Amino acid sequence: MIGLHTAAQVRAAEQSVLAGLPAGVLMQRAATGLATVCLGLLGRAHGVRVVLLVGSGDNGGDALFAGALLAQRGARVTAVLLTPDRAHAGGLAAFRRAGGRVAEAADAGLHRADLVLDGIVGLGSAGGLREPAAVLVREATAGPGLLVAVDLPSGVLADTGEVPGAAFPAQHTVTFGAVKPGLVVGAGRRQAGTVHLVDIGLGPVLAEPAAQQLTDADVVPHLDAPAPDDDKYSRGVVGVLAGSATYPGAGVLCTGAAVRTRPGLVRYAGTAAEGVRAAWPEVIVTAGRPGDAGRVQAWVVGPGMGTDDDAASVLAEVLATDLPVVVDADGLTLVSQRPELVADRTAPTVLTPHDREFARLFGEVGTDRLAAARRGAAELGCTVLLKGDATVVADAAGTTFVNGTGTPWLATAGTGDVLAGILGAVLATGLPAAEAAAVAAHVHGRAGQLAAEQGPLIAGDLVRRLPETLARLRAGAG
Ligand SMILES: NC(=O)C1=CN([C@@H]2O[C@H](COP(=O)(O)OP(=O)(O)OC[C@H]3O[C@@H](n4cnc5c(N)ncnc54)[C@H](OP(=O)(O)O)[C@@H]3O)[C@@H](O)[C@H]2O)[C@@H](O)CC1
Ligand SMILES: Nc1ncnc2c1ncn2[C@@H]1O[C@H](COP(=O)(O)OP(=O)(O)O)[C@@H](O)[C@H]1O
Ligand SMILES: [K+]
Repeated sequence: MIGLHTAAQVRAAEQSVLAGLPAGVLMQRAATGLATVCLGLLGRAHGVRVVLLVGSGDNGGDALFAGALLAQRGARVTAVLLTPDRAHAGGLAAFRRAGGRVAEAADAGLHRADLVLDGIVGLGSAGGLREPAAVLVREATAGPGLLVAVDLPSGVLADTGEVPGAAFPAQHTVTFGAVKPGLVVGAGRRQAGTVHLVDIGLGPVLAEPAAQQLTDADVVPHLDAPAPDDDKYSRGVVGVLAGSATYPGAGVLCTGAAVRTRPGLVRYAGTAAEGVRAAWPEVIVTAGRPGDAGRVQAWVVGPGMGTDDDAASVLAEVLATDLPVVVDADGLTLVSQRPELVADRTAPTVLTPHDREFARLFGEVGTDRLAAARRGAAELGCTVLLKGDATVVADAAGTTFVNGTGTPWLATAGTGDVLAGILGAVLATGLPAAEAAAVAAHVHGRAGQLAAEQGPLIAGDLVRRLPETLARLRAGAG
């Protein structure tokens, strides 16, 4: 599990650790870790051209100390000080002692740098980058250098991933003490590149993380193989209410995903019965109502089912049960017309909107996706899985996950139906809803990555590659 900690949490931990340490120790740890990552990325130091963009705070101090270490190893390091009179004094002294050069932006050689270190601003970020920082970032971006951000890409807000204006488009971010949510969610994720976490010893004093990201190892226990005493009912039966006579595809994909995730027993009810039966003879299919399907431990309702009166009554029927329910797609449109169907429930409900569906339910997502998911979950007392390139899951108690798997190739029709099926299967095991949603998003993303290895993927590829995805996860090969 990767804990995601806010700026305030990191600062509080820093204060607590600093109380027992000589001044500057944490910054030394940060700078050493930063220089080590840079050396690893460059492969060598001698003769390498490095440009530091140095702001007025400790973020700039980290860059200067790391620049000093690189200079000691033979790199040709130049620092551009955004506010020369306020640059970190200790860092600047160390940098000069190591042979570092201070220059105006025009003379810094950004056009031929091998590496640009962004130490403009980190945790202290407020708003989009101001001038002259913004123009410097544009010049760095136009040059050939590898773009490495110190702690956070400047211009990214640590807690939310909001990018209110200009920002440093890092290829790598070396972050200190804890991963900040802004590096893995929203627009910030796209600015951060590969994130490297440097341990500076905050671990023991960090508060409970504001949000979490699952790893492969975290999901594997929930994808366990059957035990000798298992039977087809014992591992959770999922019921799928998806697709329609006109649109059987969503029913086929959603049901297929469920049966490929946990093939104990899957039941289907709906007007796509014929198509589902033909595609998945393993599934118990009825063309009738949910009540005709037989007993299940969780329902998935909505993909491709339409929004007519029949669909609305099917939705109302399952939401009136005391079973966990995943509501997706057309089901969400119907819930936006009758939110009380969810608000009045006591059993777990997971809503799985993309941004437009979210807007119909709760108003615009906005730039703070963590806050949006939490707001929706609190409003209806449910779990919200807000889809995107970094899917966010939040429940009404505020438990929050940010998904770390996936690929933009998933932006194709029907992949959401597959996610709903995977989620239904995981939820039927009795796992708490937010955790089930986070596990499902992780597995879905891994299936997407696997399918994308062989070119453009379509939703059916995800279903086809699910067994291999699960096998790889279990084998620890991710
Ligand atoms: N906490 C820890 O555990 C550790 C923290 N460490 C490091 O300290 C960093 C935090 O340092 P920090 O608090 O000095 O703030 P920092 O990010 O340098 O920014 C402050 C300056 O930025 C400026 N500025 C703000 N917004 C701006 C904008 N939009 N556009 C342009 N400029 C803007 C603002 O300028 P001003 O508004 O004052 O003119 C202010 O002076 C942290 O990220 C990590 O790298 C590590 O060394 C060790 C462990
Ligand atoms: N750019 C992207 N990067 C990563 N994943 C994406 C991207 N765009 C969409 N996805 C994922 O693809 C799926 C699309 O779901 P959805 O919009 O409901 O599709 P559909 O309704 O056609 O099935 C979601 O799991 C979402 O997180
Ligand atoms: K930075």
